[in-house]
Amino acid sequence: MPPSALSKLQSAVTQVKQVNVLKSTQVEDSPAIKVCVRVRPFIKEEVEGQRSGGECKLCIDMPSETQVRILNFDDPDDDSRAFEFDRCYWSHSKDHPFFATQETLQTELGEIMLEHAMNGFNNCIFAYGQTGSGKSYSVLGGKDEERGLLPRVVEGLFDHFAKLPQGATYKTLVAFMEIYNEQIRDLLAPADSEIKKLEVKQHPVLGTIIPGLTEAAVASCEEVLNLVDYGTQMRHVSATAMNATSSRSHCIFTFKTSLTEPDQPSKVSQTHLVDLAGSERAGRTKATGDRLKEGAAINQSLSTLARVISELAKSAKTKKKPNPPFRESKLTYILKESLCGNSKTVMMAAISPNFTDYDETLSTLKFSQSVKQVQTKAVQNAVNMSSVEAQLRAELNALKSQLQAIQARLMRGAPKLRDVQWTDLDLVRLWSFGGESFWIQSQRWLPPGVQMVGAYQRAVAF
Ligand SMILES: Nc1ncnc2c1ncn2[C@@H]1O[C@H](COP(=O)(O)OP(=O)(O)OP(=O)(O)O)[C@@H](O)[C@H]1O
Repeated sequence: MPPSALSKLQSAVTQVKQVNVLKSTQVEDSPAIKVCVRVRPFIKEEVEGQRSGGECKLCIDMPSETQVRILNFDDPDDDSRAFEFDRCYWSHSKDHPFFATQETLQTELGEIMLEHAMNGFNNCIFAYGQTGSGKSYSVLGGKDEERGLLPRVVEGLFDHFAKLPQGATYKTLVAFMEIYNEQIRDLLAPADSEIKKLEVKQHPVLGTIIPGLTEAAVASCEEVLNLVDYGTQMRHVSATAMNATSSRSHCIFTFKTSLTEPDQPSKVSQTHLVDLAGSERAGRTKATGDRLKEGAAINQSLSTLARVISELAKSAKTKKKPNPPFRESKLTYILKESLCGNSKTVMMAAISPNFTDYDETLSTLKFSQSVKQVQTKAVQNAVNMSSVEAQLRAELNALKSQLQAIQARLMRGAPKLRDVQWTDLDLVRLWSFGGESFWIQSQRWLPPGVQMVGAYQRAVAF
């Protein structure tokens, strides 16, 4: 088939697919990414001296709920290490006036994310910090009262659904993946299934997509939590000198909701909860072999994240169009929308309380400062189904006429096509793009002896 005709047909088919996508409405003012900091307690390994060379001394101070300082022991009045954030959580000791539990995080962050999701806004929360600083604890947590944001948000989601008025309908899809050594792994794939090579793609309308990633339709909190347990067991975790159960991958849990209440536009949203792998220095983790290779991949993607943030922060100041290197790592490519697009995003910076981690804490807090300057463009994804249906019908009719016009033009040029050398693949394309009636008509001008069925079999076998 002549390439120009083929590309027109392809673009017509693509357009038909695209009109099925629901467009966003109502743009919000560009909100900055919200940045929170959380300081964890001393852990057993620190107290017992197995981590950080056996020294244990508190070097963090939280003068208010929005300020954090790293103490300079040589000069207690030095204020140059003081930082201001949207919220600071003290989880180091219970006797502190700003002591924050897992429940506090749910009330202040989780509930707001749920409210956004119910109102059709995309959300993202990502936990950042050095290895062993408390990222997984904040996102996934432990049992009962130690449950982290993820299980609490999922519980809250189904609580919201249970309170919906009569006649309201909802759908939820969940996905769970990790990025390990720069490869995306589907954490919900059956354990014995063939490992699929997953790639991130940019769709002109859908934005970031990962074809082939499992998206499980779920109907209850219990179902989701079972999937999370399953996925967590599939994740790469190892012991390092800095953390007995160190996550060796970035892990992204996503839920998509679609909510329709009677006589109201439908609201669709996507929420990411991200537990990043720890930023680390090979020397301190005493990594060798596979651990060292993992560490290099983690550092490479985190340094790309830092460059993306620095570029976005710079452009927020200069108002120049940014050119961040999103494609240089899977992590930044997947989180592109959350970092500068349609999303309300929160960063949770996890820090260690110990003075032996001073350098890493300082670098986490400096990085967090730059994230604070980055703005996203959150948009309410509210859709009026009846007007969308009318719009889809009109667009479909327009595309049908375009297709007929292309077919007619091709028919007029048919005699010339007798001289074309048809490959099996051309014939299969002709079949799939032109449709059956077009194929039957085109038999008249194809060279004698061309057999569609044979061509199809050969192309597939090939
Ligand atoms: N707020 C907290 N309260 C009690 N324990 C905590 C808290 N935060 C972290 N911990 C404990 O500190 C240890 C390290 O935390 P965690 O595994 O969450 O670190 P991480 O930053 O995810 O590390 P990595 O990057 O290596 O995976 C764990 O034993 C965890 O239970």
